[in-house]
Amino acid sequence: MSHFFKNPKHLPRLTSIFNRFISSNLTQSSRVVLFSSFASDLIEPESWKSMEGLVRCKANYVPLSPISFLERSATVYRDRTSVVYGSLKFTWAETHQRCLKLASALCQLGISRGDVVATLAPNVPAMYELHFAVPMAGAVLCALNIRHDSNMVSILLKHSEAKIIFVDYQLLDIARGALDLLAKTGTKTPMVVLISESDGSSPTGFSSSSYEYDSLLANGRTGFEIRRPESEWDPISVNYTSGTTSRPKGVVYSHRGAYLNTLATVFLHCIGTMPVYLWTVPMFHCNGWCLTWGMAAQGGTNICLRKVSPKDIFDCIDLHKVTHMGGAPTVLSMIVNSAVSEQKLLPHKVEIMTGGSPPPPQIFLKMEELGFGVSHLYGLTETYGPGTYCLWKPEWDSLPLDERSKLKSRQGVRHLGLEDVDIRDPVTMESVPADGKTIGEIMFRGNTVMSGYLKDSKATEDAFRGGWFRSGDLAVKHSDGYIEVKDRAKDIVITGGENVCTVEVERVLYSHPAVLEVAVVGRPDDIWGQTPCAFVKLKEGFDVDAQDIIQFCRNNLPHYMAPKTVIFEDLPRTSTGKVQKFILREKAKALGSLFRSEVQNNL
Ligand SMILES: Nc1ncnc2c1ncn2[C@@H]1O[C@H](COP(=O)(O)OP(=O)(O)OP(=O)(O)O)[C@@H](O)[C@H]1O
Repeated sequence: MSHFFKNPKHLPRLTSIFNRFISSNLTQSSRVVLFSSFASDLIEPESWKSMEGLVRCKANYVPLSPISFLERSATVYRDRTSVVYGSLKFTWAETHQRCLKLASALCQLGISRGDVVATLAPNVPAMYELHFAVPMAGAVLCALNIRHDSNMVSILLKHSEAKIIFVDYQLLDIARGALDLLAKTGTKTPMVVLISESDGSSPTGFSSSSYEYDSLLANGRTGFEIRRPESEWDPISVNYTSGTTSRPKGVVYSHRGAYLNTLATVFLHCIGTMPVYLWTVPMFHCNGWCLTWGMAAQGGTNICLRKVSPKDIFDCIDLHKVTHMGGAPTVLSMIVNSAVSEQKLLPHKVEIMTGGSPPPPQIFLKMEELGFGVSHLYGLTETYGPGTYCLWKPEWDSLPLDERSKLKSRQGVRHLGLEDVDIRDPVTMESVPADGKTIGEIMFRGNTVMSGYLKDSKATEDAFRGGWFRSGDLAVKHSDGYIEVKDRAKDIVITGGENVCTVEVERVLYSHPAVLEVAVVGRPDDIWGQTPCAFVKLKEGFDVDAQDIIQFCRNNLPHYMAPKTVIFEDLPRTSTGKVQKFILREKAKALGSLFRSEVQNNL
């Protein structure tokens, strides 16, 4: 950094950036962290200057941004269908024009560079367009989870300081509640833009000061000059984590990271040109695992779907000739267990990408039997969604079915966009041996790792301690370099000093013919510290008792790993399909010590 400060030519820019940070309302430590990163971004590398005749200029250096995918699609794929929603259809040329108009309308509403624009909407066309229009206006997209209640929405709006919120008409009540709460705390409320249903079934207005999406867009200009990122490190979006283990954290993505992760995801999902993509992954989850931008990169057709049901999935596949889709393991489980799937085999192969929580190995086989090609990925909001994937080797095709499923349930290897993924001891930072046994923490390094947590420099520092991004997930490394997740550090159960990886117990339970869904947590115990407690949802028509489940585990696992308590009930899940284990832990805690209750029962 020192030569940067010594070079007088950098001074004006440096001063302007410094002033921007001083006048910002960030905390002192956040200013320092952000200022150093911005300043270091401006350092011109000296190494290339040792070769005569080289110059970095506009002709050969443009900040990477997914905006360019849309601009290219508008010419390369201009007349091809970009978006389909019921009877509504657009071409890529139209989508480009609409996004330009929307971006200009945002600027007319007073949106400045770096302002946050929030959304509360399902996978409707407006959500897709906002993924381009907001960054084209120089702003930062904050797509909120649509399952949040008013209270959480108000917290996230306050934290992100969103200036505008785009609200789907079906979520108006949630938004109204959130704005009322904000107003009560004296916080300036964001402007509201209402997204009505495309068939014209108009909702009731929000308030006299709100806008309507299509009228707003109609007022925009197609000649709008895009506010391109000044640096490729400029933020493009802030995505709140699912809140599976704690309060949601605001993860900031850069234009550069989004560009690179989009291309890496397109590669790992083997998405060729002009795919037909069915939107079963929420666009609010890691910007649809970066494939909102990815479909523009490949000139794909986005089939928008307001709600995901097996019937809609099969109907869309038939009608639109879907080639690719994605979904958390719960979506896969919903597909294979639906009555529809019993009658339906796919008319053609559909590639589906799954991730977001550990998939039970059996699910891969069942999906393949239906005609899907399944790829398995792993990542976090902090890694722009996909970070690793189980790269499939052709020599594995001839292996017995259960071995193939076991191989596929591994989280695999890093994708092209990452520099490194390793399993390391979180204390010594040493890499664990590739023996398939030694557990360490999954750590990431590279250009597709978040810029930081918004307004939480302490959490950012902790996450990057030791020069790696620490995932909080525990895993082993196999001899072929593939990683396998064993548990989240927060979820592991320690019984009598032995670690029980709950994912392993769940995998065994998923092979029980009566089990539809399962989650294992620790129940407090006076003697053992904790004992495994399984929450089980049975398949319809099955009737087994706790003892069956326990015995099944004892037959297939070391006895200390077998659950000692089994509770039959539905599992609480986040909107991204993850089981909310903290809720189950509370329930298990409320049961009290197993040892003590056994003693009392025997009295
Ligand atoms: N293929 C996979 N196999 C196992 N676990 C996975 C897989 N993909 C994702 N996960 C789990 O999902 C986590 C990432 O989830 P996400 O970033 O959506 O939010 P969250 O971690 O659930 O929320 P919070 O951090 O607020 O608790 C990973 O850390 C990992 O535990």
